Amino acid sequence: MNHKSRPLDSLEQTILSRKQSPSEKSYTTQLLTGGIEKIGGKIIEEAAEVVEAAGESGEEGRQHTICEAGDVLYHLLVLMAYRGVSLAEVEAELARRFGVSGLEEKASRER
Ligand SMILES: N=c1c2ncn([C@@H]3O[C@H](COP(=O)(O)OP(=O)(O)OP(=O)(O)O)[C@@H](O)[C@H]3O)c2ncn1[C@@H]1O[C@H](COP(=O)(O)O)[C@@H](O)[C@H]1O
Repeated sequence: MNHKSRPLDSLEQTILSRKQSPSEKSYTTQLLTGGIEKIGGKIIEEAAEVVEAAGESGEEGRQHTICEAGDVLYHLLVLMAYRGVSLAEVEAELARRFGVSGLEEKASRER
């Protein structure tokens, strides 16, 4: 697959290959070895960093937000791979929500 057209798919494949064939020199392998505690800790840390970056002003803050959002997405994909959840399954869940207002969905849960 062309990594330029679907980078998230390529990244998912790379992470899955690390899961199948762990490598000593791989950060992904380190995360997977650390399990939910290690991966989850990084997601929480990166989530705080992207929120902080989004509050920074100007183009520099915007670029910083792009970098931190990339970190969040990468670590989330590692957590998903750890739990055996595919990107396609999450995309299907998002597709299922198309056309359903977030507020309506919340209200239906509270009924
Ligand atoms: N996209 C990423 C990616 N984004 C972020 N990171 C790493 O995520 C970490 C971000 O955390 P921090 O900024 O807190 O850095 P840190 O202080 O070094 O991290 P800690 O010591 O706190 O764990 C850094 O080490 C980044 O290198 C990533 N590491 C890997 N990838 C992709 O995964 C592929 C495989 O990587 P390896 O598994 O390492 O071979 C790479 O080729 C990339 O495509």
